[in-house]
Amino acid sequence: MTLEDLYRRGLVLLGCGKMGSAMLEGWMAGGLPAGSVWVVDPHPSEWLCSRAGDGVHLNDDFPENPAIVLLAVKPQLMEDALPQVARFGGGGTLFISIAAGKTLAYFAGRLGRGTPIIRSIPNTPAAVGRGITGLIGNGEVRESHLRLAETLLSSIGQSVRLDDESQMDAVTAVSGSGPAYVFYLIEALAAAGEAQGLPPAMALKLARATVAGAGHLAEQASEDPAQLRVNVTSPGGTTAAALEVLMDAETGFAPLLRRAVAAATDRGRELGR
Ligand SMILES: NC(=O)C1=CN([C@@H]2O[C@H](COP(=O)(O)OP(=O)(O)OC[C@H]3O[C@@H](n4cnc5c(N)ncnc54)[C@H](O)[C@@H]3O)[C@@H](O)[C@H]2O)C=CC1
Ligand SMILES: O=C(O)[C@@H]1CCC=N1
Repeated sequence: MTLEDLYRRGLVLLGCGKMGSAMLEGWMAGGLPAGSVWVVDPHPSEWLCSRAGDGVHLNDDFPENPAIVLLAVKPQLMEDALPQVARFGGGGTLFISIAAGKTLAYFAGRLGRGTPIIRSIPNTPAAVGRGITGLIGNGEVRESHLRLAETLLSSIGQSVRLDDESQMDAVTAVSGSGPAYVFYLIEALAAAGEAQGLPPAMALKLARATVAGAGHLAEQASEDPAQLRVNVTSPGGTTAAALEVLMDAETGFAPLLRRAVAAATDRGRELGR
């Protein structure tokens, strides 16, 4: 299956809220024709309605034999939503789920054993082409399916193939939910600046640019993040004073994030039940 097949046969999105829209926005910016996209969503956003004006089929009759169906509803609503596309199960159509927790076995049970299904977890920086998606396929998924999924995902960022489905809840907790932790870091850093007397707008500008700039440097630099941290830290200077607080073995960042990521991983497992 190739990109040309996708353009010709069509891509169906079951649900197109925050994450589905972030992906669709990236794909359309990358050249996916509006006329190749079918979206089912009972509560379309203004953005989605405007894409319908560009030619996206919104709550329209489905194409006869879509190349891909993307499952992008909340895990809790999957059971009710899935019957709308179940008839495409059985072989010819590749299903890609982005739902947290929902397992390959869950989908195979509802779409039929012969159905190629990829379970994936993207993240919202996909909207600006800077996402990362973890993915793994069931036994029906061929190398050509995975390559097509990766080609599609490459227009919204990077991707990683998992070794085993059991890694997916941890991937969800690190990169799927991760942008929210980083946005909260920006909020908290700005609030801390305000507490030291900075005007709110200036504190937010400093915090946002610092996190974005550090992220960009971490991606571009040949040094690892630990060395980049050392590069900022003058002995006996200001950074060392802050890191003494942040790197405390009991109350610092590392044990806090370990607990947060464990909570997210556990919740992913619960959503899968
Ligand atoms: N938001 C994020 O950062 C990420 C979300 N995900 C996964 O993506 C999925 C969607 O999450 P969000 O986009 O955040 O949620 P959302 O609530 O923004 O979007 C879900 C969409 O599904 C629609 N919907 C509800 N019932 C439907 C039905 N029966 N048929 C068709 N559409 C229906 C809703 O109207 C809504 O627009 C979830 O399964 C979540 O686990 C995965 C990775 C990251
Ligand atoms: O919060 C959630 O459950 C979804 C999955 C990863 C990001 N958002």
